[in-house]
Amino acid sequence: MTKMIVKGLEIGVGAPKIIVPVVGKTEQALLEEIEFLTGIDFDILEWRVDHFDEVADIDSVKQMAGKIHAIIGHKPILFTFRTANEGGVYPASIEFYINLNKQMIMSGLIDFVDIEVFTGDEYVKEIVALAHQHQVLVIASNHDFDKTPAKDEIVLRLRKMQDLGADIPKIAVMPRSREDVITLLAATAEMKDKYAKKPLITMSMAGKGAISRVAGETFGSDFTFGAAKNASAPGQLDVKELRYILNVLHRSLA
Ligand SMILES: O=C1C[C@@](O)(C(=O)O)C[C@@H](O)[C@@H]1O
Repeated sequence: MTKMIVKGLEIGVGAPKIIVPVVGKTEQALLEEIEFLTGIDFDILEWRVDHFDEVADIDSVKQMAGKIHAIIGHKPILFTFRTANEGGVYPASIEFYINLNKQMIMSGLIDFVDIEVFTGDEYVKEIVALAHQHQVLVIASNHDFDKTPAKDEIVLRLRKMQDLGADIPKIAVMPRSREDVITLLAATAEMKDKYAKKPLITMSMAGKGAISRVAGETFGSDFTFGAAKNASAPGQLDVKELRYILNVLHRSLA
């Protein structure tokens, strides 16, 4: 598997890297969240822009991204507009979604962009091509807040993301039972061992799935999402406790 280095962060080796989301609705709320993060040990910042009140105005989004970058740009920044279909909070047209992502890819202010794989193959390929021209890495994603698909289906989706050229395939699914958590972990291990050419992100959500957010080094997820001031999805652990657990597990595996 190819290792990646982004702003000095080595991805694809060792303990999973911690991504922390910020979900503020206003500039002030976002700046408070980011100030808070300056005292915290994490690896990548995710701006969940679908929560931002001014998301419809691309100039405001760029200005806000500039302010975020000025404070925390020494760390990698992931730009995510999560659509309402997959757990986001702002209903948007596909044209809006694609344009927003393209503009931000070209802004020079982000290191990673999240594109949902079910946006459509052609759109995903277009975003990947543009992102790679601008040295932005693409996380292709899929979220099921209702259930956990079968293992083969999870693997198929992750492979599809990889085949479309994404740098990092990601899937988040909701468990209805402990067997579902095992299904997600088994799919992760199968993808990692048989097919993955690139780093992966997988998680089983909510409290039942929280074990999957610490088990990445064993099963094959290279990143995990942790919460600082606010969580962006059910089951995210506190970032300090998360780092502690990841380090404990890393030492036992070393
Ligand atoms: O895709 C993901 C994963 C996530 O849904 C989680 O379950 O931690 C949190 C989101 O902010 C992020 O964009």
